[in-house]
Formats: sequence, C-alpha cells, structure tokens
Amino acid sequence: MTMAIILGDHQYGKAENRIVRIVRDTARHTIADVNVSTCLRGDFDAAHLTGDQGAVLPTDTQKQTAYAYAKTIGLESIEAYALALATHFVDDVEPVREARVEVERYDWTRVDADGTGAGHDHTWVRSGQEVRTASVTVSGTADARRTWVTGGLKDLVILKSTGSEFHGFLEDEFTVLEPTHDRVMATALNAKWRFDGTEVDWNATYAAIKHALTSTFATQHSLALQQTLYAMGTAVLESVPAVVEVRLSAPNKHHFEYDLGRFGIENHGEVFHADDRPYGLIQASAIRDDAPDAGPAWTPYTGLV
Ligand SMILES: O=c1[nH]c(=O)c2[nH]c(=O)[nH]c2[nH]1
Repeated sequence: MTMAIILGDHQYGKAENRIVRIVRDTARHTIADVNVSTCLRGDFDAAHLTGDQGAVLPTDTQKQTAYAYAKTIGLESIEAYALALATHFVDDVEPVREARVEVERYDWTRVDADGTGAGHDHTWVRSGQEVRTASVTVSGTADARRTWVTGGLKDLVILKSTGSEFHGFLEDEFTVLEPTHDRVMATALNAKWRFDGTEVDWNATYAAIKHALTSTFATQHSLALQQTLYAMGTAVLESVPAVVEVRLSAPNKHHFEYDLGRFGIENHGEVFHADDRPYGLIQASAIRDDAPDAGPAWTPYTGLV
C-alpha cells in the first residue's frame, strides 16, 4: 500500500516587529509603541515542495514594509494601520490571497514634570495597565474583497474588594470549598472583540469598550465570575453597535483570607494571601444572534492577539 502525503495549511510572515513611532511635527510629541506581526497566505506550495522562492515575498521585506507604513500611514490607531498594511499585501503582492496583521500596543503616560497635570511634551513613563491588541485579515482581490477586524486588550488587572459571592455550587466527595457571600474578586482580563465593518472610530470605540468592561465588573453584583464575564460581554454588545462578538478569558486570581486567628487577631476580610497558581480560568463569549460569519477573523498567526 502506498501512502500519499500532501502539504497542509501554511502561512508565513515576520513576527513581532517592535516599532516605535514618534510624531514630532510640533514641540509636543506623541508616541506609539507597538509589536507588529505580518502573515501572508496563498499559493506558496512551491516553496515547501521544491524550495522555489519565486512566489515568496521575504519576511524581511514584510518587516521593511511594516516600518515604512509606520511613517506613511502612521500609528494613530492600530486598526487603521493594520488595515492599510494587510490591504497592501493582498493588493500589491500577486501570490498573496489573504494577509493578516496582528498588533499589540503598549501604553505610555506623559511625565507630570511641572505638577500641572498637563504632562511633559516629550517624556513618558511606560504605563503598567493593559496591552491593547488588534488583528486585521484581508482576503481576495478588490472586486471580491473581504475584511475582518478584531480588537482586544490583554492583562487588564482588575479587583473588587466586595460585591462578589460564590455558593450553591455542586458538591461531591472531593468538595472542600466553603461557600462565600463576600469575597475579593480579581482577574487579569483578556478580551477580544470582532467588528462588523471598518467604518469605525477605532480609538473612541476602544475607550467605550474598556469602559463597558470595567464599569460592569465594578457595578454588577457577582454570583460567579462566569456571570460577571457574560454581563461584561453583553454590556459591550449593548453599548457598541459596531461590535458583533466578544470573547473573554479571565483567570480567577484567588485571594484567600489569611488565618490571623492563630495570633488572636481578628481578620474580618481585610488581610488576604494573593495566590498566583493554580487559578480558575473562566472563558465565555457573547455574540449577536445576527452576527455575520466570523470567517478567518479568529484564525491566529502568532497567538499574541
Ligand atoms: O466565580 C467562580 N467560578 C467558579 O467556577 C469557581 N470555582 C471555584 O472554586 N471558585 C469559583 N469562582
């Protein structure tokens, strides 16, 4: 019996171009600090089957293009930049049938050098909060163009010191967990959302989505992280019409009340041990029932976004 082996799925590109773009048209500079990955999909069979590089746009060229577009398109919004870059690869590089650009953006905050709160013109400190993410996938030629945009945030560490319960859960012979009616709830939120269309004010929408996520975490009295996550996803869909799907992943960063009774000290939910592992990992999504097909919107390249 002979066995046939065929080439399976393949994609290639330059991962994690660390690009910093300063805008210095006036004395008050701006900074955009990003991590850009580009990925090409198409008929690159020959490169794998025979080593023929005729159809292969080198990953080095993809890198150069990513830097050039940081100047010509700019990085005012990572979604608009990724749209331009992905569209270029599909439109201008013949063998490319589909391109995906993934971007992480790290935040910087102006130094309050004079104490007025206005912030220094050209000095920042790296902000420790979340990493903003985006992916753009562009498919097909201009007459049959399809485009998918996702946004997201990673590692948004958020904690509420009350307003969270967990009880009434299923019990078996291994259950030792005590029910609680008042606990700390904390997570390092990872969120991704899918847009319908590209006519979006990307930066204002990002702020609105982050507000919907964090304000719901704050105000919704929680009976479980699962309930909170679904409420957060629903809040995004209700407040941002351009978003059709939200995917959330949240480690339950357990805070265990520390036993001070051994020292004759009453604790009353004020001193905790913040455990780092293991952690419950809760994942949930919310989607509009009329959401268009996700196509390759979630098909990853680096796995970073
Ligand atoms: O919000 C929670 N969801 C769970 O599924 C779970 N399981 C657990 O032990 N603690 C919690 N908390």
